[in-house]
Amino acid sequence: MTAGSDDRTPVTLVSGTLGAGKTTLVNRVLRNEAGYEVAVLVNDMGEVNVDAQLVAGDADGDVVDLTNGCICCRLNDDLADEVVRLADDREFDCLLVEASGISEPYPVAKTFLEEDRVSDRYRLDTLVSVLDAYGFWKEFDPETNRPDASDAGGRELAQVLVDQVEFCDVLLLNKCDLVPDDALDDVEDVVRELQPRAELHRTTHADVSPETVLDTGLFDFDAVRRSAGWKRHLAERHDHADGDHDDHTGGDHADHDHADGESHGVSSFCYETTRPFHPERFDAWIDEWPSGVYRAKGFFLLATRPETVMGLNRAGPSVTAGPIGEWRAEDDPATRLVFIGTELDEAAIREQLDGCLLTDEEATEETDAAAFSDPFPTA
Ligand SMILES: Nc1nc2c(ncn2[C@@H]2O[C@H](COP(=O)(O)OP(=O)(O)OP(=O)(O)O)[C@@H](O)[C@H]2O)c(=O)[nH]1
Repeated sequence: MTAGSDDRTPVTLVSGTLGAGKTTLVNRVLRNEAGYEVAVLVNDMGEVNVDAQLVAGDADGDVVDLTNGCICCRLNDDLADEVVRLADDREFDCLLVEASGISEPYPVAKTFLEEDRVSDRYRLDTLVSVLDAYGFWKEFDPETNRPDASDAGGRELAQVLVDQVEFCDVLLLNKCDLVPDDALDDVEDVVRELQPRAELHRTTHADVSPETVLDTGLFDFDAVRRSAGWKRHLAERHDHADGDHDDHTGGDHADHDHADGESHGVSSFCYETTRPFHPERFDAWIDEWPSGVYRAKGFFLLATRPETVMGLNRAGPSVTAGPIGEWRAEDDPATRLVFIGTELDEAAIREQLDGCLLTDEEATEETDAAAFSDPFPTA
């Protein structure tokens, strides 16, 4: 391993805004481990961790998921338990942790640095931040040199984004295919102001080699300690040390202890059903799209394609919906869609989606799937 005689397992922490391309990066690394045996821990804030299901190596038991919360807040203790259990149970060369899109990197890193039972086994090696260059380009407000954020949830998310950029060793400027070159130069200039030290790569579908993010030896705790973000984080911890919120991290991070299903002003819910969607009604609903939903992802059943796993993936302004595989005999076919946003009207969205399902009449056995026209793409 890179760090001299240190035989602890190197850890790569992948952060990045919602939909920036973290799962894409994790899948890329798992598909080409370049001789490394990699274990993956995936955190998602929805009650169903569709990210874990979307990560390639799941079938081999490579992937551990931490669900329904954000590892920087309510799942911090679980993170420590899980990584210790992993190290006791399995042999692997590197641990890759995919944080949820709303996780602050500092508290997650702190678990690896300061919890003895964790730091005995692991060494924080590389902090990777995946930045959605397209979203950044669209949202950035050059007047304030901060991402545009007019509401409270937006401000919190904007701070998380700045933290993710400031606190990294490797920065992937991802989704470059969606941004013109001159605008990319502007984005890179701004990012460089926030983050002069990190290795920066312009990527499309996170196309870097595993060596770029695994066992690099790039993490530099002294540089981190000097950073404004780390100091602010410590100051916040101090402010809340005798806090009125009794969160399980012992006062740390108390302002981010959340009401059920809400983190950093962002809420989520999962829509689940075994009744298939009517293709035209669901397609029209995707075109309309409810306000307040920033991120949506998961699988759905379509009346016309009972054998097919249909995927929905929406990140900011871009959406894809189409076939991603076939249901296997051991699967439990169902629609599982996670919605994430700052002002979600969950009841209204559930009602709209219910209205897109086949009615009892449409679902009768006599109904022939071929009777529906299907505007979704094939393969
Ligand atoms: N055009 C384009 N799309 C991309 C690129 N990278 C990822 N995507 C797509 O963006 C969507 C979100 O990618 P993910 O890898 O799931 O993003 P994520 O950061 O894991 O998302 P969360 O875990 O929900 O925060 C998917 O539909 C990807 O296929 C890219 O470079 N260009």
